[in-house]
Formats: sequence, C-alpha cells, structure tokens
Amino acid sequence: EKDYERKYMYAVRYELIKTCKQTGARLGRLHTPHGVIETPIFMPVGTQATVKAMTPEELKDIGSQIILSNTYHLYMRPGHDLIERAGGLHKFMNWDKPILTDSGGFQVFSLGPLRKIKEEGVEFRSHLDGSKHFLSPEKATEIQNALGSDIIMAFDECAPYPADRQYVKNSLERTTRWLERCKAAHKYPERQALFGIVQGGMYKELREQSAREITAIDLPGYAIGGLSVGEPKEMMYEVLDYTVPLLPEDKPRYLMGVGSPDDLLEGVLRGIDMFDCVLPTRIARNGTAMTSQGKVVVRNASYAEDFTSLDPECDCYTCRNYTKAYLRHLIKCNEILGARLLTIHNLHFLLKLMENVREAIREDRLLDYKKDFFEKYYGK
Ligand SMILES: O=c1[nH]cnc2cc3nc(NCc4cccs4)[nH]c3cc12
Ligand SMILES: [Zn+2]
Repeated sequence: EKDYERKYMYAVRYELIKTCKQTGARLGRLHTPHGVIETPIFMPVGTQATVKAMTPEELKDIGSQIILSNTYHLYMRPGHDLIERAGGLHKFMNWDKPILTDSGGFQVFSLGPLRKIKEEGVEFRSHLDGSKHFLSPEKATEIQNALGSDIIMAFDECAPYPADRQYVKNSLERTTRWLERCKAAHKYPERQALFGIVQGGMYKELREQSAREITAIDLPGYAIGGLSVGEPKEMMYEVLDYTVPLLPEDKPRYLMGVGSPDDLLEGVLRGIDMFDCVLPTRIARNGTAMTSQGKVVVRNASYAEDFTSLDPECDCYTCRNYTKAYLRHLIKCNEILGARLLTIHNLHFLLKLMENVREAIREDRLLDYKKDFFEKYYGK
C-alpha cells in the first residue's frame, strides 16, 4: 500500500473472533503492518536478531507468525543506529513478518547488582565489556523506533521475586510514570504499537492498582509482566485469575516470558492471547525435546541405540528424517546440527500446540483438549 494508506492504518488492531463459553479463552486476530497473526499465539524468541539456529525460511515452514527480539542486546551489539542504517530490523535479519521487541528493562534488571535504578532511568554496566550505560523510557523507545519493530514494549521495572509490598508499590507507580514518558517519546504510533506492562508483584491490591493505572493510558495492547520470575506456578495462575479480567476485552493480552506447555494452556484458559519464552530453543540446545509423550532428554544413554523417530506423532522435518540415536550423537558431540534439529522440533511442537488450541476454542472443546494433552504429556 502507499505511504498515505499506511498513515491511516492502525499499528496493531485486535479483532476478537470468539470467547470460549466454558473458559475465558479467546480466539482472535492481530492485524499488524507486517501481516495478520492468529491468536492465541506463541512467539519464538530471537534475542540477537536471530532465533538461534533457525533461518527465517525454516521459521515460516514451521508456522512462526511473529518473533521477538531484544532492545538491550541489539543496543549493545551491533547498535540500534547501525540497524537503522541497514533499513531497520526486518531488513537487517531478512524477516518480513511481525516483530515484537522487549524494552530492555527486564534484561537490565536481570543484570543484578551491576545496575542502579533512579526516577530518570537505569544506570548499568554492559555484560560485554563492563562499560557504563543508561537506559530510560525515552532511550528505550528511541531504540525501538530505530529498530522498526511492529510491537514495542514500554520500559518497565520487573520487580524481583520475592519483593516486599512497599518496594513493589513504589516500583509499579514508577512503571506507570515511565509508560507515560514512553508514550510521549514514541515517534511512530501509527506504525509501531506501544504496549503497556502491568506490574504489582504477587499482591492482589497492587496488581489491581497497576492494571487500573496502565489501562487508563489508551494503548493498542497490554502485557502482564513481573511473572515467570521463579514464583510457584499456582501463584502465577492466581495472579492471572484476578489480573486478566481487569484488562480490556478488545485489546490483545500478552503474558511475558511464558512458557512451558502447561503454562501456555493455563494462560489461554485465563484469557491470554500472546506468549513468548526462550524455553523451547534453550532446552533444545542442551538436548531436551518436548514431545507428544512428554519430555525426552535425548542426550540420555538410554537412547544410544534407539533408532526410532523423536516423536512418532510429529510431522516436523526432524521427526520425519532422523532417529533419537542420531540426535543423541549430534548433541553429545556438540554438533551444530543437533541444536538445529531439536530447535526445529521444539518450536514446531509449541506452534502446533497453539494451532490445536485455536481449533479447540473454535469448536468449544478447549477443556477436553487440555485434559487429553495433560494425560499424554504429564501423565496425569
Ligand atoms: O515484567 C517484565 N517486563 C518486561 N519483560 C519481561 C520479560 C520476562 N521474561 C520472564 N520470564 C522468562 C525468563 C527468561 C529468562 C529468565 S526468566 N518474565 C518476564 C517479565 C518481564
Ligand atoms: Zn518433530
């Protein structure tokens, strides 16, 4: 389309197709400048402008609709200005579908003692060479504007777990002030959608306060942050139980950093539309596969002479062409092909799971699907 058409296009528009009668699950479509995304959706993580070990073509072949990348990492290396001169992140990494970038807050806070938080922003030392840097709502927004991602995340503070109530309250209130500053600094709201992030730790009243404050700021989508930070699963589900209903129905809901198959299903049941997690790609590289029969640690000696497919019920390239014995061999030798083949399978497994979930919502049988999946995958 011509430039003037793009000017009047929404950056991101959520279309709610149906809500499951049995549960809070939703079927939706997310319209973005780089294509339409069917939700609920799992987003593979490509921290340094690559989903590790995968080409864009392989990502498309397994059904990836959108990928994540990281503001902090790309700012540190190769630099957001270089990527801007390359024509933006899509062009730089040759990915023409949607991209979501996290704002860098979480990564900087994960640096631990290397950082100092102030109202203005966060001072930290580079994990690469120890040099001093400063990230603020304005800087994080400027970086994401330069990267050109379709969805950009507000610069927030993900409170550590556990954290005392007063700390979490002060932190969520600063995150709200930082969101206002991100929205004010955002240069291209008509083509990059800024999502706000709800914080509040594990405290019901603070989650309600954060949800009220963040959704009072009109934005194309909202995320739930501050979870998947080491808290018990049941605690995360409880926070979702009372936080998700406070988010507007007509906007996408993104649960950051989640997750494993059970967390994805529990999140969908509670009305979450978008997920991301490094798990499938990370465990693939050290030899663990998610299969229809549950986890298979293919590097275990028991598979040394197992000449059967990784997952008999999977139709991915890896399961159609290689045996567990061969995959084990590759992983033991730390061969690059081992990481590639297990990554292809694990991502395909989660993307296929979400495709099955969308179909189950369409046919109002999500609870049955979840029960069957849990019995096969977790044996319970
Ligand atoms: O509040 C958040 N704000 C912005 N980004 C996040 C990313 C997040 N990722 C996880 N968990 C997944 C993990 C990945 C590596 C260590 S934990 N939790 C997260 C919380 C946030
Ligand atoms: Zn497979």
